[in-house]
Amino acid sequence: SFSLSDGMCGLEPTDSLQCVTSTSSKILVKGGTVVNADYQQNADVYIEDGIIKLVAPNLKVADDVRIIDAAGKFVMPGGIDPHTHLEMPFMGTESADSFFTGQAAALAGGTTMHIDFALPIDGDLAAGYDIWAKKAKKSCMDYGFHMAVTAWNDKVAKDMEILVKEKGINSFKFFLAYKGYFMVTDGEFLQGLRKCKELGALPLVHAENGDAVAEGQTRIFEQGITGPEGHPLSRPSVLEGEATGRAIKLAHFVNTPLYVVHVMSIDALDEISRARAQGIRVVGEPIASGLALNDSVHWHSDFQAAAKYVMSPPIRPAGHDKALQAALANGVLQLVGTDHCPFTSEQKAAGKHDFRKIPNGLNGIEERMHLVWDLMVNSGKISVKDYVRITSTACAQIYNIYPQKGAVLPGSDADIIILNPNRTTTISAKTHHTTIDTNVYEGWTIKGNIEVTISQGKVVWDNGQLNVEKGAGRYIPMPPFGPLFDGLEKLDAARLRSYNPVDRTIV
Ligand SMILES: C[C@@H](CNC(N)=O)C(=O)O
Ligand SMILES: [Zn+2]
Ligand SMILES: [Zn+2]
Ligand SMILES: [Zn+2]
Repeated sequence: SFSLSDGMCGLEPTDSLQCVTSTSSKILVKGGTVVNADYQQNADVYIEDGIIKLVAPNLKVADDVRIIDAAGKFVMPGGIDPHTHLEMPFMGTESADSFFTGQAAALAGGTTMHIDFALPIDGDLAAGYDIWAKKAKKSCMDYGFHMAVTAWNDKVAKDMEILVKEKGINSFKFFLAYKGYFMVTDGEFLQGLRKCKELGALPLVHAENGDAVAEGQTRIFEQGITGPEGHPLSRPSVLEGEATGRAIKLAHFVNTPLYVVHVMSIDALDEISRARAQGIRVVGEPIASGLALNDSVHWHSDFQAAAKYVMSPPIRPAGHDKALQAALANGVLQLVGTDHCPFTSEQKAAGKHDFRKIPNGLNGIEERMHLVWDLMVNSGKISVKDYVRITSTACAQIYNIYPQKGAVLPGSDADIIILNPNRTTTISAKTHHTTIDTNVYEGWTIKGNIEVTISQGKVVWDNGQLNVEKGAGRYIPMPPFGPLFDGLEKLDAARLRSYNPVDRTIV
């Protein structure tokens, strides 16, 4: 307990300094600018047993506390990545990062929690959950699961109920693309939406028209375009816009909120913007690659150099990236993911003579926090508080784990990053921790460097040194939403609430 009357540090209770008695090795992050989504202050952060205990100026601590000097730096909630695929079996192979390697890379890049997509095994959700739980045993970082729904029957409905009520899952992803793999029909999607509403779970959608994509792929390939450039040509943004609009309308018909994953285009963004203007509850998640890159990369003469960018929906022509950044700045889009689903050059070579066989997916889990800082804060588009909101707090609120996650507040998990705005970061496959030989952000230099990452109250990244422990990662159950989906309501309320520095509560 913390009291000013303990006399341990010889300070009178009236002193402006706060005194903390400490009996074991703890951490004090000193002298930084602490930034939450709705409040910024110069303060110290005291951490004990993995939990943030105090956020206040001028804390004095006993001498067995580790002090980290954060003067001139930003002290923020660790990033939360809402969209990853570790160890994911896909297109005849498996994404190259394990739960351990992908999470180590994330910690090195300032992300301290991710939500991975558990996939059903032959349509069996319960079996899929068990497989993912096993994969995650090697975790070194906290994580949650979404569950994908790739078919519909009574067992799927039953399993969804069990996963929500007993396994800490509160979101389900429906693919309107990947015909013959994951794609569900509109009828199945409707059933899923209705079940999500009944359970208080958030439906997520991969919005591309899968029938049209299949037709486009055949047509482009048969015209003799077999290289990576065939990928974006075969699934233009109009197909993403069509499916996004359709998904929003079906969710509105069921009257349930909808979360659109990897929003990659103006076409999709316009559908989301129009729906939100009508008061329909839609969340839009752009990802690092859609914000940072344009589709010229697919025309690179070297197959490997082009194939590393192949993901779905495709990276779009220049202009879409800027529109996505603007929408993120003005609140039409709410948070940033990565869709981290990396494949090595060898794996990508499966599509050497047929772009339809290039495993879809690219890296991002390690780069997101630096890229968003560069694209959105350094450019002046958003404030540091907004940066915290879109990289961490909004995700925690949408998935109903705020303020355990997504805040530097007394009582929150001690997942914290220290960013030095005056140091640069250069991204390269030569230095990254992701286990693939390429990096889609190769050579990108950013003004700003996340020097320290604290996860579960331990320093796991310290100026270039990773110090992670396999098995230390925890599964974070995500509770279902009340009938009003209060998780989404909190998102807006948080922008209005003020932080009371005196008794350190959010009023
Ligand atoms: C299959 C998975 C990752 N791959 C991708 N987005 O290209 C997804 O569609 O989100
Ligand atoms: Zn004292
Ligand atoms: Zn997807
Ligand atoms: Zn994905």
